[in-house]
Amino acid sequence: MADATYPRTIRGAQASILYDEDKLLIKHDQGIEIIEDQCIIAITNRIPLDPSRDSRERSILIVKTDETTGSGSCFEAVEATGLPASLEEWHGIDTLPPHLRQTSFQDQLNIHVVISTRSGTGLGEVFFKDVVHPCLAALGLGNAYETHRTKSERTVTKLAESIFLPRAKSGVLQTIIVLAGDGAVVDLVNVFQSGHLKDEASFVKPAIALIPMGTGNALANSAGINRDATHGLRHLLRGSPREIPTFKAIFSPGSELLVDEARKVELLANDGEGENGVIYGAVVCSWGLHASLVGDSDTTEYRKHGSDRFTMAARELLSPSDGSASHAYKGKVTLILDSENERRADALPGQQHMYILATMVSNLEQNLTISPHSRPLDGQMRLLYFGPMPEERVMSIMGRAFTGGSHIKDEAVIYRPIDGLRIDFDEDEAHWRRVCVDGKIVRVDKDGWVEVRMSEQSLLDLIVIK
Ligand SMILES: Nc1ncnc2c1ncn2[C@@H]1O[C@H](COP(=O)(O)OP(=O)(O)OP(=O)(O)O)[C@@H](O)[C@H]1O
Repeated sequence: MADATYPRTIRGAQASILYDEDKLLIKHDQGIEIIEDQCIIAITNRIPLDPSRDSRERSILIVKTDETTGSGSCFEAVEATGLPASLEEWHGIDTLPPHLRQTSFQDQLNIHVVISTRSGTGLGEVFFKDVVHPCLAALGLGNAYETHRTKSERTVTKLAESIFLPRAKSGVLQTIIVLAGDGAVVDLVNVFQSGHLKDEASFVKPAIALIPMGTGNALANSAGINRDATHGLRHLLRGSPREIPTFKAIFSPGSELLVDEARKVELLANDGEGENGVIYGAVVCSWGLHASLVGDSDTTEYRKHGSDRFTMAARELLSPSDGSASHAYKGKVTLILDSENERRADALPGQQHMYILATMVSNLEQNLTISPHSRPLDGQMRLLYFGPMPEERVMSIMGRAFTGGSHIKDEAVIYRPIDGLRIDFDEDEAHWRRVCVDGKIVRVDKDGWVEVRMSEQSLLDLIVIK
């Protein structure tokens, strides 16, 4: 570890170095340089890692803004000596974390990088080239991982079925670095949660490291991964695995998953009991305005607008351009509330609804704090609900959700912990029977239902700083 009495140098030249918690102020011959604290991934022994080097020679690993690269960012390992003790205390690491360390053959560690090529505005590939690979290479891991790129909506599921799940079952430690939004994680969750792993003695949970590249990035934003400017790399180097709590949504027979911008449908996986379909989630299950706007905005055209696509679709739903009124969603919504030895089912009053959302996370987007009481990966499902109301009123409630989460204080909003949710649909038009599970859209059959419950066990971990 560094020694603050050692000569202070940056990139080999003498410098004065001041650290005031939100930035590192460096004065050297060429002038003043500032490294924002939020750009620091970690401080390690000098890169490339070499145990024979003086351990007082350090590298500050940073993600920098760089207009010349495709992603607008680049990685740099800044050589330094004599760094302030407070900076070392905050960011210093002595060794790589276990999930990045090469192990002996018996505990074989597999590191995979999955790049979702259509996430968000499609920056995954360039961000990998500009930042993630250079960072891993600097850590001596340049040849230690396998890279997979998505070619279709099914790629992540296929990878999980053919590589990650079989290896996890045979006891191989795996770290999966995912450059994507919530979609890729949810695909992994679905393969693992339905993998019948209860009796697999040798099963080892893979650890997922998220490099948020999606539109909403709800999981990353809610787990604190996006709080700094290193796009998940700080968590990859300094975090440890924590369970991803998940839920199970069971759908009535005939329910279909909409894919390829709703041009095609797929059958849901069978839940093993009768003809019901099942899909697992880790973020959100919704019906009404939220599900409709996610479904409507999942097109190549809308995706060009980043997260604005959700607001654009919401406006069209609340104030349709054909002049018609916004839709009141018809059905029976029942809250499932478990106590020690009893399962209570409380039907919400009224048959018409607007916003019905069961969430496991605090933030659906970086600034959209839908559930301010949720803590990272706390495993508690919460309901956010309101009934039909005029557009301005909805926009005012959602506006408060975008500015800290005070919308939960609005008298029209129901916000509370729940153990599950059931919806019995009473809609003639299939369009209004769309349910969103973590961004995926399921269309329920006429007179159908969905029931959501917490999963008993979680079979994947997320690498986060606790
Ligand atoms: N090459 C590809 N061809 C077709 N579909 C793809 C391809 N790559 C990824 N996809 C699909 O694109 C979607 C991207 O989802 P992802 O969650 O990663 O990003 P997002 O939807 O922008 O973000 P978020 O879920 O955080 O809002 C997924 O449904 C994924 O299966």
